Amino acid sequence: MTGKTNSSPLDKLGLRSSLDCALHIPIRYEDETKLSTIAEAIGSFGGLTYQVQGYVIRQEVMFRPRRQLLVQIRDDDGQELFLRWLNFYPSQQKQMSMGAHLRVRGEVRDGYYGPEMVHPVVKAVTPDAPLPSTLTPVYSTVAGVSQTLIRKAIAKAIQDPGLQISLKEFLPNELIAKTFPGLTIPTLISALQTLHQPSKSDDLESIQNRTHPAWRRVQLEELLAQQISLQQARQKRLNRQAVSMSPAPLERGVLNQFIKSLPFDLTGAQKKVWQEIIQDLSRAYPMNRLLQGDVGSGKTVIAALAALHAIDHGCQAAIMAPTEILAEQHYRKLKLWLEPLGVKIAWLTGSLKVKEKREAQEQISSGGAHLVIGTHALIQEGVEFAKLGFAVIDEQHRFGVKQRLQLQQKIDDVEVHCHQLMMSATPIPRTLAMTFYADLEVSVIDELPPGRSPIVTKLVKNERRQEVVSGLLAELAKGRQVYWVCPLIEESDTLQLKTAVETHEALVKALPNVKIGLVHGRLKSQEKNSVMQSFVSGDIQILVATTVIEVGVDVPNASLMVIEHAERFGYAQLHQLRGRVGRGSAESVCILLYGQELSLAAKERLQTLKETQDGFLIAERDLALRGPGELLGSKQSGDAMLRFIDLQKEQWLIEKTQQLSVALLSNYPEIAEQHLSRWLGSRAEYLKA
Ligand SMILES: Nc1ncnc2c1ncn2[C@@H]1O[C@H](COP(=O)(O)OP(=O)(O)OP(=O)(O)O)[C@@H](O)[C@H]1O
Repeated sequence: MTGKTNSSPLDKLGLRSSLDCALHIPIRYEDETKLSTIAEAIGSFGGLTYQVQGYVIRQEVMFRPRRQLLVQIRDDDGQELFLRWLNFYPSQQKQMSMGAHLRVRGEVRDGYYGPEMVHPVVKAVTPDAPLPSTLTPVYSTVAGVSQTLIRKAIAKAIQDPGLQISLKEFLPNELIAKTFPGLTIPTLISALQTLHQPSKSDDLESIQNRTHPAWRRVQLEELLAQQISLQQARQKRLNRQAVSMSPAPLERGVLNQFIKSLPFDLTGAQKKVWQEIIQDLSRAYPMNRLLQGDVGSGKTVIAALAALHAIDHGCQAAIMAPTEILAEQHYRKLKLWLEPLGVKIAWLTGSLKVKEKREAQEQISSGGAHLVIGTHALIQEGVEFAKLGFAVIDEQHRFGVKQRLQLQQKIDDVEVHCHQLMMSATPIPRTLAMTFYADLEVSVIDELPPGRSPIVTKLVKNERRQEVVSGLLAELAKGRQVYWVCPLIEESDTLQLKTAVETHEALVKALPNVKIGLVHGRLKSQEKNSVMQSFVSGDIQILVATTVIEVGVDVPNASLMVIEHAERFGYAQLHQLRGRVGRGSAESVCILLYGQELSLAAKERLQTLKETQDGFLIAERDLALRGPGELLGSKQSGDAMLRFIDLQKEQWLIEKTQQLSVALLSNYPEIAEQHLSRWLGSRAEYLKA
């Protein structure tokens, strides 16, 4: 790794080494390579920036209409220009004293005194001071770190001989030529030099829009590091030993018994996915599979089948969900399905009393519990499984970075490894699957159970909410149930809670004969469970809820959902929320109530939701709009590894880089290693989350 820059203000920007500096790529450039005459600058008046020079012939502090500094310069042609500052320091007055020679950059406009530049950039230089030969970079920065400081530090860093050595070309020429036939791929150091200091002849447009070969190299570099690390992780897994599945202690044929006991037949997609999983479970190395399926596609039954298979083969199974409501749902469902088959299920969440927790832990460590369901309490200290063979991580991207690291640690710490199944109801666009999820096997349930009618989505202005309230009665009269989702209030649980309570009160008042429940995150888990249970059993007809019901809640009799201030929710959230209805055979409706002023983006979002129920399409839109962070669930993790690439635009580069990393790992493994450690440097922890 390259040396420290010793420049503490830069720490504020996270620039600790020469490589960090070199990778802090400008956000734009200024052209100081040209000098114009004052006459040319005055002649244009077109909002363009000009650089001119001349001697100060007047300097005055004016007091009307307010205090300001007025300076006048004259160039060699005798043309004059005013410079004006509304705020100024004594040091500026000194710099621009009478007779000083100034080089100034700014826009010329028609001012009170004549043509003027307001707040131009000024340098005191001799008339023949050379002009820079390269464009001037402008960097993103923070308070206390000036452009001058950062420019100097970065210019020094990219000339640093240590950096030049450490960035020498690793990649074999013939491999690059074979992967990118006919394309120019500059070396990394020259690419960085171009990006920091493009020359006049470089194509500025392609640098700005990131299609220049220099950008291609930087993007290739980061993608390659990511692909190598993912493939290494995969290789490491294939070399690991999986828990062996011994023959059954439960009654044989228990799987068939379970399938027969279900009130439905598995869909073709469920059967296909089940086959993929069962093959994985018989392998000597641990499974790491992502099960994707749109909302309501029937993932839970697959998790139950796989858990039962593991249990049937002498192992324990675990299901971990990111929220207590979701975990509780799984618990109830699996209890219903599996307990009649002799499966003993333990329940473990953070909110259990100490004694209950201890009991659960005891059942888990003694092997008394075959299946454990809970929240991240499952991976906390004190939980020792007797023989964990299979674990489901539901909605993995909703767990925090810390919990994901903890889980990884648990997985790494053991000698024999359990099979893992991640489940996600958020479809993952192809580009994301190829990058962040490339170390996983992926199964997709691409078919909904039969008999589902599409959800009709309606956009309704908030002013017409009274009509919506009246409409609820018609739905309730049919024996159906309703969700009423309260608006999302960014950063404020308390406000969200307040609106939920108020909405609940208003509905109770408006509909006195209807049983209306309220659920939100602040309720104690017992209260939460009891409200949810009353809704599941039909005792509650309308459930007023905050976003706690976003994932996983499954009440097929609910056929109407009202989402207030729908414009405040993102694509994925709306899709997930809406997925709580349309889970039975009844026709379902989702009403998106919206406030007065809709931004263009919000309008487009609601319109898309109205027009499609296709989770993949919605996820693609989400990715285009917000980048991968939202879909991956954590800004700090994988997202940070891909800073330079726009996954939407660069799919071709992802494919090429994947080929390149496979070739490197099989033919030049030591180069692959060098590349990875050079790129990651001190950021290696990103890989683990
Ligand atoms: N093959 C099937 N035929 C009919 N109904 C099914 C089938 N598979 C599952 N179901 C039912 O469909 C509903 C949705 O299933 P499940 O809760 O497993 O969906 P999911 O994929 O987990 O959805 P979400 O991510 O939205 O929670 C449940 O009521 C479940 O019992």
